[in-house]
This record gives sequence, structure tokens and C-alpha cells, in this order.
Amino acid sequence: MKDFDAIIVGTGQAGPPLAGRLTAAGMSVAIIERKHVGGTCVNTGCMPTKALVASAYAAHLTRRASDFGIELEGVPTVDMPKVMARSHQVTLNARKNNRDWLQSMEKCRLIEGHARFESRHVIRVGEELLRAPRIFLNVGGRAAIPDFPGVDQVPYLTNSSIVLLERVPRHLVIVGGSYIGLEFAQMYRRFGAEVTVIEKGERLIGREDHDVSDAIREILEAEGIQVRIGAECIRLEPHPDGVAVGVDCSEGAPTIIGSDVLMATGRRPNTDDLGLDTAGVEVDDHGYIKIGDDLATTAEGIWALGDCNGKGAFTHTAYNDFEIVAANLLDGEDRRVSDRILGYALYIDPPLGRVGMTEAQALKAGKKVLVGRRPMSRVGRAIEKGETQGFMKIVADADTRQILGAAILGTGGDEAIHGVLDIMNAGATVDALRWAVPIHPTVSELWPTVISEMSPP
Ligand SMILES: Cc1cc2nc3c(=O)[nH]c(=O)nc-3n(C[C@H](O)[C@H](O)[C@H](O)COP(=O)(O)OP(=O)(O)OC[C@H]3O[C@@H](n4cnc5c(N)ncnc54)[C@H](O)[C@@H]3O)c2cc1C
Ligand SMILES: NC(=O)c1ccc[n+]([C@@H]2O[C@H](COP(=O)([O-])OP(=O)(O)OC[C@H]3O[C@@H](n4cnc5c(N)ncnc54)[C@H](O)[C@@H]3O)[C@@H](O)[C@H]2O)c1
Repeated sequence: MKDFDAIIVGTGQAGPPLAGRLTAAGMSVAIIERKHVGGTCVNTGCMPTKALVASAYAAHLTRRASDFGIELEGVPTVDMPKVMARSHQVTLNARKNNRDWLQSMEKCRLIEGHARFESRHVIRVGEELLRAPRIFLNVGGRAAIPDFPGVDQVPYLTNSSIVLLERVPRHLVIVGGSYIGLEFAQMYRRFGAEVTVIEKGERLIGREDHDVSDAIREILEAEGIQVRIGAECIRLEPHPDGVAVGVDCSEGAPTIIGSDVLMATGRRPNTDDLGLDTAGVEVDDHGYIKIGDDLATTAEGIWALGDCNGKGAFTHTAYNDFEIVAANLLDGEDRRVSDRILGYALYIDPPLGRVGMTEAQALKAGKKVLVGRRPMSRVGRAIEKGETQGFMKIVADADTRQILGAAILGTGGDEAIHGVLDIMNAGATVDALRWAVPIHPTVSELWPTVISEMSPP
């Protein structure tokens, strides 16, 4: 048995920085990883996908070159092994930097292997037993594969395997029309694949407002992506040309023949093989670890951070979990998950930057709202860049004038949304943004105009 002051399971977005803070405070730390250091974001998530999105954008811009008065000789081609090598290198560099960082921490031991509770404060990794009074679970999640008829008879891709694919599929069928599905759909279309997105809901990216969903569908369809919504009873079977995907949709043919299928139907937490029962750590019906507002689990001395606690599904929410735990344990603060104002982005092109409530959520919460909206075709910056798809929108409380939420589906939207995110965190009203003097020419410079034109929906 080896004793430590703390054990961290998983090297995703919360584990390594927490190891940094704990060791800096003089604690001995064991951090355990069963696969690649850096977890999902670094190895099979944000980093490789955003590197691929960058290549896809380059391909798209090259095809549009003459719109900008640039004439290229010959037809631009996509060198997929090179595209993948570039993306993979981004991952390898980050993985190595994370590993080097952990190994440089005094009193931190990186242990490779699968961790499992032996008892509340003892964890087994292979033959080794480790004990600590504090245990932090940062085990993340993996692709959830629906139990479709025929799913075990055909090969399919997930986010983990598609980021290593060195060819352009002839026809990529993507099951799931949300973050993962839509980012890969546009990227592979731009690499030259025929792409069909199959979504069981009545619209793409169903958590967003209807106007956002509709505009995203329009953007994707304009690039030749086929969208099939209301897909019921999906079934898969081998076909001489790849995979036959049966869908009973409200529109379109009942069977789609794809060369490849990508499953993008959500994630499930890596909590089924941790021995949580042994430790008295409770999970909900979906396997997410139950936590309080301070990220403490139902077992004393055990915390759960990141995707595995079901309170966030993003790199920045996992990192914020680390910040909350470190501030509470080491700095005497009283920080809470419920204080977090959620922002996120969908990295299609143009991107969707989002913060706070949607208009539908605000109305459902019984708020009296004011809404301001402007198409990107009336934003100078977008016109100058030749990227006028999408719109920007803000929702405010009509009584208190607090900002409830905002969306920018448009060029630079992933960055520009931070103007609203920051001012919401500062607790200011919509009038603070109304009277700001933003820089010209930017997307953000339109907020004062949009706000001055707000009206009830
Ligand atoms: C394709 C894709 C794109 C994404 N893009 C974005 C994006 O652009 N922006 C964004 O904010 N988020 C994005 N995300 C989400 C983001 O990757 C996750 O929210 C984030 O990585 C969660 O981090 P985490 O720390 O909770 O866990 P993870 O990063 O999943 O890390 C958990 C680690 O724990 C290890 N582990 C699990 N069980 C054990 C065990 N028993 N023993 C030892 N080790 C174990 C795993 O191997 C893994 O390395 C994306 C996700 C995907 C799949
Ligand atoms: N830009 C980003 O920040 C980013 C990018 C990629 C992934 N992520 C994270 O990864 C997580 C997983 O993303 P995701 O897109 O896989 O999951 P998701 O939960 O966001 O969406 C899954 C989609 O699949 C659909 N679906 C579910 N079962 C289906 C079925 N049987 N047939 C057809 N459609 C079905 C759902 O209706 C939904 O639209 C997200 O929670 C997100 O936080 C974030």
C-alpha cells in the first residue's frame, strides 16, 4: 500500500491543473491515466477537431478564392494524410506538454493504468494499491452508442477513430445532429465527402432556439449536406458499397447507403468500471456522479470534476470545476458550480457563440423578455469579409434589464460572444453594453444598435 495526500483519477481538463495546485501546496499526489494523458479534449475532442476545422476552412476559402479576386491555377485538392498529420501533431504536442508538465511537478507521480476503488480511500491500479484521504475523479466520458438493430454487424466511426482517418469517405452518414455531428459534417463536406446527417429530433441542435437551428440547417444545406430530421427506428446493415442505414423519416428515402457511418449521439460517463459502489459514491440514472454545489460526492473526501458529474460537458466547465475545488480547498473560498454562467461555441463556419439562456428557456422560465436581433448581412465586418451568413441576437429581462442570454451565429461569433459573457459575469445590465463604445469594424460594435432596437418577441 502506498500513501499519498491526494489521488486524482484521470488526466483530462481538471486533473493536471489540480495536481499542480495540490503539489504546490506541498501535498504528495498520485495521478492515474488509463489511456492518453490530456484526455478527450487533447486526444479525440477539441484539439484535433478544431485543427481539422481549420484545414476545412482553408479548403473552403481556397474554393472561394475568386470571390475575393484571387485566381488560383488548377483545382485545389485535399491531401487527407497531410491534413490528419497536421491535426495529429497538434494532439501529440499537447499530449507531450501535459505529460512533461505532470512529470515536472515535485511530489507528483503519474501512474499509467486503470484505476478502480478497492474501498473508500484505496484505489487499485493493476497490482498496486494506493491510499489517500482525498480522491478526485476526473474520468470524463466516451461516445454513447445507441442500441440500433444491426449496430454490431457493421463498422462505424466515433470521435476517437474519425480523428485518425486518413481518407475522405465517399459518403459519410452521421447519426446525431448536434455539436459533434455538425462539426464533422461540415468539415468532411469541405474535404470532399458526400455527407448526410440523421437526427432523431425535429430539428438540428435542438437545445438552441428555432431561429438558430433553422439558420444552421440552411448554412449546412447550402454546402450540399443532406439533413434528415425526425429519424425514427434507425437500423444498420452491411451493403456492398458500405453500410445501409434504414431510417423512417418524415421526409426523404427510407434507406441511405453510406461508405462510412459516424456515431455522434452523445456521451456516457466513464463511471461504470470504477467500483464506485465500493466507495459509497452514488451516480444518477445516466451514470453521472452525484455532486453538491462544491463538487463533493456522496462519499466524504471524494470529489467529481468535469464531464463525469453531468454539470458541464465542455473543456472550460471541467477546468472551472478544478478552479472551484482548488479555491475552496486551498484558498478558503466558497465557490459554487451554480454561480457559473454557461457559454459555449459550436465550431461550424460561421461559428455559433452562445451564452446564458435561449429565448425559449427565458420564456419558459416565465420571464418578460426583450429581444434584439440583426442579420450578419447588416454587419459591416461580415460584409467586408464576405461572410454574411447568420445573425446575432440578445435576450434581456424587460423588468430588470439584466442580460439573460445571447447568440452570435456569424463570423467571429465564438470570440465576439465574450463581450456579452463578460458583462453578464460583471452583473451589469444591458444598458452597460448599450453605452459601450466598441471598436469599428467588428461584430461586437453592433450590440449598442441591437440593444437600442430590442422589443418584445
Ligand atoms: C469530438 C469532440 C469535440 C469537442 N470539442 C469541444 C470544444 O470545442 N470545446 C469544448 O469546450 N469542449 C469540447 N468537447 C468536450 C470536451 O472534450 C470535454 O468536455 C472535456 O474533455 C472533458 O474533460 P474531463 O476533464 O471531464 O474528462 P476527459 O478529458 O474525458 O478525461 C478523462 C480521462 O480520464 C481517463 N480515465 C477514465 N476512467 C479512468 C480510470 N478508471 N482509470 C484511469 N483513467 C481513467 C480517461 O482515459 C481520460 O483520459 C469535445 C468533445 C468531443 C468528443
Ligand atoms: N464545440 C464544442 O464545444 C463541442 C464540440 C463537440 C462536442 N462537444 C461536447 O461533446 C458532447 C457530445 O456531443 P454530441 O454531439 O455527441 O452529443 P449531444 O448530446 O449534444 O447530441 C446528440 C445528438 O444526437 C441525437 N440523437 C441521440 N440519439 C439518436 C438516435 N438514436 N438517432 C438519431 N439521433 C440521435 C440527439 O437528438 C442530439 O441531437 C456535447 O455534450 C458537447 O458538450 C462540444
